[in-house]
Amino acid sequence: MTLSDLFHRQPGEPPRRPGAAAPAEQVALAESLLQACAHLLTHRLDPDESMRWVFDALLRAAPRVRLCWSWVGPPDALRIVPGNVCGPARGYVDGLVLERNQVTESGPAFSLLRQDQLVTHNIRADSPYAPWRQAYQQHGLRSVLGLPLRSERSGSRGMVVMYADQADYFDQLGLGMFDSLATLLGAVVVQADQQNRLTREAQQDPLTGLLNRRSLYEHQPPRGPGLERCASVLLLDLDHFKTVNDERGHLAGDEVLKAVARRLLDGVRSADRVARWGGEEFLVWLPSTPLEGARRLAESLRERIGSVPIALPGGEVRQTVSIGVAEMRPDEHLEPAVARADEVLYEAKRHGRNQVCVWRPTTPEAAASDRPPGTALPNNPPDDPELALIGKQLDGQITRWNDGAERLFGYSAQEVIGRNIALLLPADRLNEEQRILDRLQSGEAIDNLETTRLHRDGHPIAVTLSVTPLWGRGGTIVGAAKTVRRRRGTEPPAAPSAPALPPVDTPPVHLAAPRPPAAEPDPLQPTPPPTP
Ligand SMILES: Nc1nc2c(ncn2[C@@H]2O[C@H](COP(=O)(O)OP(=O)(O)OP(=O)(O)O)[C@@H](O)[C@H]2O)c(=O)[nH]1
Repeated sequence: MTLSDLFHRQPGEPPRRPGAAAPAEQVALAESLLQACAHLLTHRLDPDESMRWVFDALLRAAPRVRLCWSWVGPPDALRIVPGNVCGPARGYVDGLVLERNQVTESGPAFSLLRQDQLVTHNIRADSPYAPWRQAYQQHGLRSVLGLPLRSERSGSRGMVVMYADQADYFDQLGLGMFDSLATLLGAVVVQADQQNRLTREAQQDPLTGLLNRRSLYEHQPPRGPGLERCASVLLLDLDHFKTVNDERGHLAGDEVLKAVARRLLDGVRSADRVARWGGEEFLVWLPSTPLEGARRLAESLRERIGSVPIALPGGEVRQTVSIGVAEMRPDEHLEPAVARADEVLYEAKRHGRNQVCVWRPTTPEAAASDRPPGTALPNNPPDDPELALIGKQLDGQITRWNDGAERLFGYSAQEVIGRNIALLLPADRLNEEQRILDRLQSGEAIDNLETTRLHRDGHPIAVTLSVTPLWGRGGTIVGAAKTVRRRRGTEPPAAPSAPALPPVDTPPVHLAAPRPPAAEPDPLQPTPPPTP
């Protein structure tokens, strides 16, 4: 095939008469468009970027082309607004909106929507351009080429329209290359459709249509000193939702989740973001919202969801929610704020559900250091010679001393990743402590639970733990355990493993030994804290 064939071949037609344009211009245009195509193949540009890339290549190689624009939309569109406008005569389409009417129907844009064939017109002579002839001439436009684009998959139609400052320019250059270009750009449109659909699917929860967890993480705005100062998060969990599933069936449960999602969307501002966080958990991210405003909104959402029953085919359901509220610090991202909201959500559940709990630092020290409550727990070996000796044996590897396994629940999961935690077992609560440790194990929240029991006079007095929560994004360890249990079967992100404890005199007791699956009632519900 010769270069001339390339330009003048029309599918299904014999080769056309070669145009009058200089071969050098044809070569330059062919090279430029081929390079643009190669770029599209090797770079993941979005459709608009792809169009503009091709237009730039075309305008560089063919200076007589003064203007290009494109449009993609439904075949029955009532208006066409030129997009991706490029070229020195772009002023011609500034603010141009083509409404479908008797005059525009016969114009080039709407005729391209009707037919699937490339069109060329000489503006001076051809009648469809009569209404616009003067404007065209003001911008030095003499001929036009319209390329139809079609996305078979979605049924979208589209067009690329180019204008040159010379009559018959495109005919003279030859139409074969432009026909191939139309095919290529049509493929770009198809790809764009597919990409948009995949992006939508990847960002949305299919049941509720809300954002999913990943897309919320991806779309959080940049944080840091001097940027967005006050933002807050609400973590919502439906109360006793299992009962709805058990008594009304899973489909009814799904309808309740959808209704709650709608009520959440109706109750927030357009700048707020609502995501389905997990099974029956939702996250609302509130930009520019300090803690008190977030608490008020949480109360109104709780009211909006719980006060009006949800109508279902088999009879209505009243669904309440518990909500944890936390403010994001200026320099922090979503994750730690969600962990704090999760901590207080757990409190809201413990205190009877259908309520809002707000995370605030619990001690003056914690408030002063602006750290989560767990970090205010004892950090030094107690004043006991034997325990001090243990601490010495362990050569400072114990990073936290706790006065009981129950206190572990106060830690955020992130805090204990890679930590060695020593638990001091109160003699009167040995069994209770053991039970709590068993629960943590059976909830699969903790990896690498190496425990070493320390005895005095034949009685255990302390357990050292090397703890690595599996689910770094959970809030408290219990929250993490609950999350992991819900998602059992999914692969949680790997957490860094904790350094092993050095051996001590007494034989290690591995609580991680195989155990039967957790039995009902919920093995992860912690017992109430010890009475002082
Ligand atoms: N129908 C339906 N149920 C779901 C979906 N995702 C999670 N669930 C259910 O949500 C329920 C969550 O139960 P639990 O974690 O025990 O919590 P709960 O019953 O709401 O109790 P509290 O949170 O303690 O008030 C389980 O029955 C899950 O099967 C879903 O997409 N559709």
